[in-house]
Amino acid sequence: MVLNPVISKLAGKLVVLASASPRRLEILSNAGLRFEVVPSWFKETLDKGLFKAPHEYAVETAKQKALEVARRMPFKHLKTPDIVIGADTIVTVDGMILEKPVDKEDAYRMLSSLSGKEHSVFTGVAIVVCHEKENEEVDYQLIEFYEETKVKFADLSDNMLWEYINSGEPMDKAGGYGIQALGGMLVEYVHGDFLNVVGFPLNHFCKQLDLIYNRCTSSADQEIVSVRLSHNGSHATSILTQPPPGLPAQSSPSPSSKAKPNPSSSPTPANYTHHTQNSSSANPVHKVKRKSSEGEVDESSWMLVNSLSKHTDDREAEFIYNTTLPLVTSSGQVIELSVTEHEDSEPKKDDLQRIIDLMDGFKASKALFTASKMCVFDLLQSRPGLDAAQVAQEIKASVKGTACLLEACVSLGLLTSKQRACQKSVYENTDLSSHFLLSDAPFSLRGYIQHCNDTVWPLFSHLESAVREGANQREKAFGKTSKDMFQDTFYNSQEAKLRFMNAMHSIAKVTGRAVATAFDLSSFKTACDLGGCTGAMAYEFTKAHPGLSVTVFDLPAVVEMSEHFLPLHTDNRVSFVAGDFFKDELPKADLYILARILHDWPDEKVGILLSKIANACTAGCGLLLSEIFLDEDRRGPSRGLLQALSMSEGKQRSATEYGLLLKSHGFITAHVRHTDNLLDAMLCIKV
Ligand SMILES: Cc1cn([C@H]2C[C@H](O)[C@@H](COP(=O)(O)OP(=O)(O)OP(=O)(O)O)O2)c(=O)[nH]c1=O
Repeated sequence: MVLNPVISKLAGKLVVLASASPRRLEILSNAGLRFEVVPSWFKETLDKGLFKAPHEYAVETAKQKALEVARRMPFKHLKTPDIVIGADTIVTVDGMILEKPVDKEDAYRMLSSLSGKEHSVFTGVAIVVCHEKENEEVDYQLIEFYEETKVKFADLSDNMLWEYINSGEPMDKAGGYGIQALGGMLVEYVHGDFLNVVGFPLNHFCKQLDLIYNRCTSSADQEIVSVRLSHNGSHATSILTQPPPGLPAQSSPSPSSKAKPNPSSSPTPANYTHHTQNSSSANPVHKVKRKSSEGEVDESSWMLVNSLSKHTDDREAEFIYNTTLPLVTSSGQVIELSVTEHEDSEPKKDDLQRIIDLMDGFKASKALFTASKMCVFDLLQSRPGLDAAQVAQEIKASVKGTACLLEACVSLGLLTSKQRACQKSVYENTDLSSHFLLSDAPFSLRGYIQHCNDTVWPLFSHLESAVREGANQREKAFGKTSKDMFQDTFYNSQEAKLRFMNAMHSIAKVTGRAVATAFDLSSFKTACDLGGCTGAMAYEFTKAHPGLSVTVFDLPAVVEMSEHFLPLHTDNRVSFVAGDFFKDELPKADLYILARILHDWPDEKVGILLSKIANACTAGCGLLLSEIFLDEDRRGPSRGLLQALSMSEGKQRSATEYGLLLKSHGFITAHVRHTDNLLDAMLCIKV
């Protein structure tokens, strides 16, 4: 997964969101980022006429918002942030830039100019990285980018517009609408990042962090370019308009030089000189090479990756860039500078460890599966402090093998060991095992672990054939042909069925709460969980939403076993109906839930199911979809991409792909949530 490790790179840093927008706060905290909010005092009054393109205005405003906070905090808050994030969202239509309406008439003007048309939403983002120096000066490194999303509004009558304006929703939102709430009903389609419209392009932001934190590493890899401004009018917010050495020079002025039309503030090749120095003389010789993944690059639009001095009267600003740090053009395109090393260098320790962890991953999985299957964790829970011989006797295994397994589990953090006086080690469960590995723990994953061992493992042991043939290997793995994965593999015997239901039950119990609480569902009274299996997810929904009743709809073979999984306390708001969601009539509901269903089926079957749901829905009904959402560039998360290797008939999709699929059945995406859990979620509304 690309994104989470990136967010976790910021753990322990003082990250500040320079924005009062509740939407930005929500998006970033949902992504797991910990930060403080310090709203910017920068007045959004830049002269729009001075900018070549609307996104330049948004980027410049975002930059000024972030810099204002970065500069204020050391004095007013007596602490220097590590990173300040600023953002600005604008809507553009017919060459006009629309910001927040000043009153209802203004909102009416904006919304009627959007009616029936496609418009663009730009969010400019600035990340200011603060480097505190010994002399209490602060260097600011600036990364800026923007994201564009196209949105098309339906034709809107005056009545509708006024009803919407009177709801009060438009007033604090660019363009006078909030796509994430009532405004979603005005929207025919969205092309691009939905969260960008809501105020923050999370995916692009994470990619930028990835570039900063995961691809530029030690200072030994860094090349420092000192730029001495030889003119009089240098100021702290100069943009690096000159490409790095070896790259062609820029011809057009920077946005900031337009925003502050001071001829001397726009560095040109004539008014600065630079020299390059390696930060480490022991470093092998580096050659900087340009790499673009997207062909031709607009070299006239270099920007960003600049370091700014807090002291505006300083004539010397240091521009630091890394030989592996990306440069971003004003069109948002990322160009990486890669390093060619002329000497064989030692592999980095972390890299070696990553490869070893990948090579050993299967051993760790199998040790976990085996200890779980042999009930080691249940045994040590009821009788903590047994030694290897005692465990071996209880699980009916060899002492040698058991000792190896227990020691391996200690190394994986699943058990602890203590040495007794007689030199014998005794074992106990860790919190991790007590939470997830006991048969009767509330969040037990034991059923799912058994499914991984008995069903997924044999499939993956034929991965090479699966890749060669592009087909699932159930026949090789289980010795029989199967047409329908569920009927032929999971439900072909009572034992297999219970095992599969146990697996689904345990994963639904662990993921259910995050999915059930991802959205405000108070407007829905009845829900139908399609393929809801044991009802574990349905119970989480009724727990989270006191006014909601949920019908679980699943195959008769599943429903007949559901009573084995009833929770101890239930208030009868969960009921079960048996049927086949491809063939039978669906129970009526205000909200349909599809959790971990669509990824199992090919497009054709998904089409049949979605048509049936769409037919059962009236306008305003909801569809809550929960899956692993692939990153839009399909580079992660690896959980989803590895799952695809089992070559089931289905496929893994991104949130946009799911959104488009649902849109083709008359649903608009109202909210997308990347939970901190195994599953993401999306709430769509039937129009
Ligand atoms: C188009 C659109 C905008 N918005 C919001 C996002 C932003 O909060 C707001 C645009 O105004 P901004 O000036 O970008 O942000 P802000 O004033 O709310 O916060 P700050 O200046 O302190 O950073 O409009 C929505 O919530 N939904 C939408 O569909």
